[in-house]
Amino acid sequence: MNAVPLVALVGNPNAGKTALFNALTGARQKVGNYPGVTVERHAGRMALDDGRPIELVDLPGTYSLDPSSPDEQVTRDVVLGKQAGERLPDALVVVADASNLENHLRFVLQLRQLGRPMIVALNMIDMATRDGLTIDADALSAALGVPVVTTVAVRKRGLDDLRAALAGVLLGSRPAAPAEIESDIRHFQREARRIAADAIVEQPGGRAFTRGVDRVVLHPVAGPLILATVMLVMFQAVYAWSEAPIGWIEGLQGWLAESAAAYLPENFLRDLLIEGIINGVGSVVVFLPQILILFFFILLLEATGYMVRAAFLMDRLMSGIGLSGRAFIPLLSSFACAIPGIMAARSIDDPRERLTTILIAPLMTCSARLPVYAVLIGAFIPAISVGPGIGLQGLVLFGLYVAGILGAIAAAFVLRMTATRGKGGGFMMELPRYQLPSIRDVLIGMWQRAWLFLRRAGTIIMGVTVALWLLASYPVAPEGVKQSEYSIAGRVASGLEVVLKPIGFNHEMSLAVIPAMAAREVAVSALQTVYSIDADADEEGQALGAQLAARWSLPTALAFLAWFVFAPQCLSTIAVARRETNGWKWPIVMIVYLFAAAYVFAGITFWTATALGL
Ligand SMILES: Nc1nc2c(ncn2[C@@H]2O[C@H](COP(=O)(O)OP(=O)(O)OP(=O)(O)O)[C@@H](O)[C@H]2O)c(=O)[nH]1
Ligand SMILES: [Mg+2]
Repeated sequence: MNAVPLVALVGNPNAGKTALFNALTGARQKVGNYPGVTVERHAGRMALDDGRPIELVDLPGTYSLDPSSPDEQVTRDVVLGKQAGERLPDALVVVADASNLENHLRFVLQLRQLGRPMIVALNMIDMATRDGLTIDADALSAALGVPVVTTVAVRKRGLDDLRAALAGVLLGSRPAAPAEIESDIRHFQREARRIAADAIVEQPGGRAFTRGVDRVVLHPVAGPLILATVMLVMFQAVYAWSEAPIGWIEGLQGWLAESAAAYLPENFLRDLLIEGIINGVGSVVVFLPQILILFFFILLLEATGYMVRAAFLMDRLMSGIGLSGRAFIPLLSSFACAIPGIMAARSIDDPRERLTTILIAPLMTCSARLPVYAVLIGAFIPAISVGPGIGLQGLVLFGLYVAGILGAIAAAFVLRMTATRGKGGGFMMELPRYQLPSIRDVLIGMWQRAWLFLRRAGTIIMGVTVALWLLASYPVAPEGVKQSEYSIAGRVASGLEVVLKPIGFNHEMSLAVIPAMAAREVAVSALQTVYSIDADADEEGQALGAQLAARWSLPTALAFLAWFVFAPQCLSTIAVARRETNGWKWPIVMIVYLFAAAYVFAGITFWTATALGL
């Protein structure tokens, strides 16, 4: 064999394929305790014990070779060698959850019919043991006619055996292809039950813990209360825990700006460095602690298995608007960023429901909005307590998230009545066992988010901010004229201001929303940059929040917040929506309805707040 052998990881959702992939290749693909984490193929390199390289592909989980959703289609095509530009895998590693053997065996049996070299990785054997389940792997191997290796992917256990077994099957032993091809799912069901019963040596009640917890967490009254409490705690923590680290970053930023001012000669570069980069980009980076706290919670929810329960609780509510709880997970991941959220919609089988989910995903409050919200809340909402442990700032932040969700519900409702009319699918999702989150995984997840955010700050946010600084600094205004109005950027903003003035936007806001199309956070750095450029000597170095509080009225600030709840201020999201819907039609629908909603709601907010005399 010349080419590097290709091995594919397949199996039911949430079996631990990606965990195994990461353990074998050293990759850091996303792992989570809910079905549908992986929605596209990922390839990596691993080596057998004799050093021979292998190309390993991780695939989306699927229950059978009859795909019902776009992500499952990928798996089927790769396994059957029908994927364009990809070889037929030389061997399959079928990952099965040992504590859910009967269900997972069905797919193993269907795959065995292909007559391809394969091994079964009986994963999560630790969980099976915890449940008091004992499985005879040799008996299972004999019954299936393929090698069976027990593994604990998250603890890297069983990998040596797996590599040895893989070396064996790659050398040529393959399962005897059955005489007749079965396609009746009930046949697999019966076979799976029989083989599982033979292989399981001991099986007590099992899953007692998970069932006990679920009795409370899924309770019709207690369940939603718990969910609301979890969310509230999360938003309180974003404020309560971030104060000190934000102070450190601000301290560092101030020190950098002062040092640059003290040591660099007064020229163009010094202004660019201080006003554009240190203050501009710094005004965004300051929010790193809050973003990390938010992700800490999201990662915990994903890893423990609570996420799917939340989806389950939301299902009834969502079916009212023609979506199932299935859509909840892509929507929840959109809290991080709409891009993975829109991609996660691949796990939804009903095409109309999937499209609806894609179209409303940008309404979920992504982490790029957090800096915008946080700076305005910090400037305009007093940090007072409104109840035991409940601060007003956290409550307002929670309210903005809720506003996005309500907007999404309304949009889904309208879409399901019109453009994507149709019946919603039912909620069919396995409830995974509760797991203790691995601290390492949570830390890696947070590190990845931090890195992603800082990279964004150092590239796109910095690039756009510097470009804006240039456009806002030139041509130099004559004495007595405001630089931010005289400059190129200022003149463009004046044009836009005509449209935005009725909803309470001022000149700086009009100036900030254009570059913020590249990335929402730029709205913050743009405002900071404009104020730095215009600053009098006594305002120089003032924090952005203080400047906003001094210059904007409360209705104006609220209108800006309302705008950011709805406005599709993100080119990458639009690009991904185009890719996922294969055309421009739906992204354009998305842009139009979101901008219209942003305009209308910012206007309503402004006029209501003004009428109330705020
Ligand atoms: N206790 C235990 N947990 C595991 C093991 N392998 C994976 N997990 C956990 O099981 C969950 C699912 O793991 P993933 O690797 O994301 O599963 P997957 O098969 O890739 O799932 P999809 O991508 O959704 O198809 C995660 O919470 C993992 O941490 C294991 O051997 N033991
Ligand atoms: Mg996966």
